[in-house]
Amino acid sequence: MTPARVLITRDPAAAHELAALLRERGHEPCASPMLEAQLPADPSELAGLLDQAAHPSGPTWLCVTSATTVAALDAVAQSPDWGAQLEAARATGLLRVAAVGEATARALGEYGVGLDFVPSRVQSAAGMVAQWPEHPGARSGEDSRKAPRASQWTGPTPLALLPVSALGSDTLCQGLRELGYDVRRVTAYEMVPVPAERPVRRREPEPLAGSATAGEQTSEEPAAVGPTGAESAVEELAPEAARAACAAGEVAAVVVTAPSRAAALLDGQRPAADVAWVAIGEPTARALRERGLSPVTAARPTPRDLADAVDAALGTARTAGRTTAGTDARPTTCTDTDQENEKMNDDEMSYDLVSRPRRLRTTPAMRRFAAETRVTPSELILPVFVKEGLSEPQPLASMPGVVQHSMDSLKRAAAEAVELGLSGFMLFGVPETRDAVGSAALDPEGILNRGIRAVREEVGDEIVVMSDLCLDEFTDHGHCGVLDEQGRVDNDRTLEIYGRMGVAQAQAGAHMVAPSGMMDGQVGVIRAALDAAGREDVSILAYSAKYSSAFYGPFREAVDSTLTGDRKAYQMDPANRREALLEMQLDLDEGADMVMVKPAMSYLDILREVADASPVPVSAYQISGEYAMIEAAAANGWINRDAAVRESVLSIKRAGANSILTYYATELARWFRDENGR
Ligand SMILES: NCc1[nH]cc(CCC(=O)O)c1CC(=O)O
Repeated sequence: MTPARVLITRDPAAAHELAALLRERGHEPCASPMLEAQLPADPSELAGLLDQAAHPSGPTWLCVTSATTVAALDAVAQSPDWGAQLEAARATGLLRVAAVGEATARALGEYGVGLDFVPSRVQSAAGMVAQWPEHPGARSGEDSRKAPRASQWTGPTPLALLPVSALGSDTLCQGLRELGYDVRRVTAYEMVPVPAERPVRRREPEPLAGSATAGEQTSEEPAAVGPTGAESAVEELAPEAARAACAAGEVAAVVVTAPSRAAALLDGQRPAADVAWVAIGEPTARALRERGLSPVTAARPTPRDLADAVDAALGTARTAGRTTAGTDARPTTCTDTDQENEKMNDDEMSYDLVSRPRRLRTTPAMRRFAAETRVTPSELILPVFVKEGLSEPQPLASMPGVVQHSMDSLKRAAAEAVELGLSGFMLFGVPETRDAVGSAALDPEGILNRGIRAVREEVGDEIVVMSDLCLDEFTDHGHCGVLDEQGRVDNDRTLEIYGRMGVAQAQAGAHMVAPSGMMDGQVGVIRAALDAAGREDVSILAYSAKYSSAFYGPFREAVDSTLTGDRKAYQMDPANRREALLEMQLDLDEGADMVMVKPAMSYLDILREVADASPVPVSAYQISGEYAMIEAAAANGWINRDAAVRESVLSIKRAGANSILTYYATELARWFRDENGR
């Protein structure tokens, strides 16, 4: 069999590693870069940026995203010593230098420039942002959540200098702005068809991640090592020869390494039908599809994955070529085995599937149409903390974006909840002083009762005002009930206090009280106390299946909890399922108007069972630890925050919740409103 000729749209030096692999697999590689880097017509701006880095007037980062950028800096530098000058600036502590990956770092190293940051996980613009070593704080008007460490930054606004390719994606620029930098972005070079008028430098390794490829490659590759022996040299095609080879079908396959190179190779001509196409990543694949081709996309932009994709594409091309009989211009030797393969492939291609569920997943509109579950603001309840003695809301370190409210900010939050159409507002009080029996819980002037009153005055009956009915925020030992002589939580003495607490909350204005202490008989005792006080109108949301969970951690900070030990003697064991149904039944028998499962995410199975069995509406509580996990992972760049927030709440609804308590309630309601407004 004659070896298949494979064209790589790269400089031969950069294509070296892939070429060697292709040769190993019996192919014959050739290379043509099609594009090369060209300096800007007016290099003074780039030279100025380099000067600014060498003489920083305040904290400054120089962020370099390709080895080509380093070559461009070298080309425009006023002094050959520019590397040493940057090093001198670094020594003052004002300048720091970041590189997107190892190859860029090496290129800087050749000029003697040391590095302060190279992302270790994903070597791309997004990877840099995700692991960026400092967060100076978002500037006013921007979402402070995106800069969780904002309060720790005190100095002047630091500067980030970004010499980038003309087509470079905005990811780094945007990301650094959100972290709080003043970003100065200057074009270092542009990619133009070979030969460039003002080449940065011939024979440079491929520009790398986040540079000329417009978001194409997602990871930096090691710089190619140039070939040494003649036998390993990669044949280079001039751009016109490469275009002609594609048009005439003189190559069996083409590996395209950037959308711009696809354009340079293909625009203005039709490639032969039997050429197989390989794309380095999705943007390049899209560029090829737009030109009527069906590329195989490499799993990752590495030489090995590209070589695998070439093999896959050649296999596909052979089959496709023969199935459209007569159009295959290439001579093929057809053995019996080949015919067998062909038959198998034919069968595969004509699977007669009656059901293709993917049909309902084709477009956003189709998916919206087919969605079984939706969440609306009227299903969301916002839990809020009000703390005695605060004049300003106070952020919570373990729940970025959530605060302990002052009385004023509490009222504003309540008004916002009304405006956004939430169904309820669940209040927790954080008192200044605590005692053994939680007296402040019964005091009409206690912080929780005052908060309820203030919120009721603000919102009237526009949303349901709910209050946490539990003693843990009010006792000096932090347990949900009072203790007996042996230090155990005394169920029945606690019930008596709960009854009075329910009445105090009803008199303060709560529409609904939510006993969360998991004392036996609590719903019945509270119902009786409310009725005896003439408050048959006040309803009870029972925390029926409340588990003893490690995920309450951040809540303890939110209520300044004093608890030592745990609540395993009253909250449910995470191992149990039947018990949840028993607790629900007892609460229903005692007069619960609604029941709740808590936490949500680790107990979606329980939620489903309770939802299936309950004759009354079911709530679920996405608790503090569930919130904190999403925030922490998102802050590290490990998950997409907004998508994770949506998915988490949607799953709770899907599992059967009629309403959801979540610290994301206002934010979600705002998203829904904006989306419906469109
Ligand atoms: N008053 C008890 C109570 N009510 C709500 C929560 C937890 C809420 C959360 O973690 O978000 C707790 C804490 C606990 O049981 O330890």
